[in-house]
Amino acid sequence: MLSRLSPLAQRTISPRLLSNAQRTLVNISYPSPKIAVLELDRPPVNSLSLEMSAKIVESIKEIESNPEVQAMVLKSSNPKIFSAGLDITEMNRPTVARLEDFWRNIQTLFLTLYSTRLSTIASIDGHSPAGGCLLAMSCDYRIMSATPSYKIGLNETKLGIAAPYWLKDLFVTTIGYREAEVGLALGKLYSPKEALEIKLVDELVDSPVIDVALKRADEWASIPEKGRVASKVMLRGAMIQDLEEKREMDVGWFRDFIMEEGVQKGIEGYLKNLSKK
Ligand SMILES: CCCCCC/C=C\CC(=O)SCCNC(=O)CCNC(=O)[C@H](O)C(C)(C)COP(=O)(O)OP(=O)(O)OC[C@H]1O[C@@H](n2cnc3c(N)ncnc32)[C@H](O)[C@@H]1OP(=O)(O)O
Repeated sequence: MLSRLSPLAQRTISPRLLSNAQRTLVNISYPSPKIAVLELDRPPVNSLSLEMSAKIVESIKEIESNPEVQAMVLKSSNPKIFSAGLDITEMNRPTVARLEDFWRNIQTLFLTLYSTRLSTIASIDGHSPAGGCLLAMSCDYRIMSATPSYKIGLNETKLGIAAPYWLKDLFVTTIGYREAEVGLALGKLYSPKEALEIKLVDELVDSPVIDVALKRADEWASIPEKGRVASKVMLRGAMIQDLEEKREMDVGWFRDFIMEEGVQKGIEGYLKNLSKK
């Protein structure tokens, strides 16, 4: 019944999304004065809608505003999904205005997380495809559960879309040119073991990932802030400045790509298959 309605109407009245409207979408806690935990909490799969990405940005800024806090752990409230990436319904027959706004929020999310003065530790206890992998790669350190069925990577081509140039750059920076070239073309999703081999993640753990993530956060938080942030700026500054300068060009590219009829059909088919499973 719901599937007969336009995507916009579905977003407006879906009971699940209605209950999401009442949620905070993210939860912040402080296990110690120097450490914050930002928990993604948008059932069923922590997908990144416009509102979700705006909320994450607002939360990072809130955490940053306390000068005592040095490290932030990014985790999920879902026991088997870190984040399913962008909310695909945002790209399914959208209005141009909403789509452009959505993309500006995704850019801001990347820029905020990638450039924060905080040390950021991704606690990846579950699947982390596409935009989920973007969130993880934007952090300073990635710890993933060793559970073999979990997958992480950039699978955009499988949806008939391409990663934007800055996400491609981030992927190349993280895992190297050749691996990124193959991974992007095939839309490859890696097992945790494969992800560790190519350094997409830094560490695998069997125990609850959050326990190790909090230990690593302690270590990162003990490094004096000035030097740590200066080295982060040296390494990340160029990529941040580049996107800052090209934001509107990138919005135009995204809009034109997504609004193409062939791409819309591909997204529609992908969504139908997801729901059929
Ligand atoms: C110009 C192009 C620019 C491109 C921008 C590039 C950057 C990023 C691109 C993206 O992030 S696109 C999103 C890519 N993500 C995926 O392909 C993941 C799809 N999801 C899954 O594979 C699975 O859902 C899962 C994460 C492995 C979890 O599996 P599980 O069996 O636990 O849950 P499901 O039954 O599959 O899903 C539950 C429910 O959620 C809906 N859903 C899943 N993922 C998304 C999503 N990304 N966006 C919106 N909705 C999603 C799914 O359809 C189910 O809905 P219902 O059937 O219950 O209504």
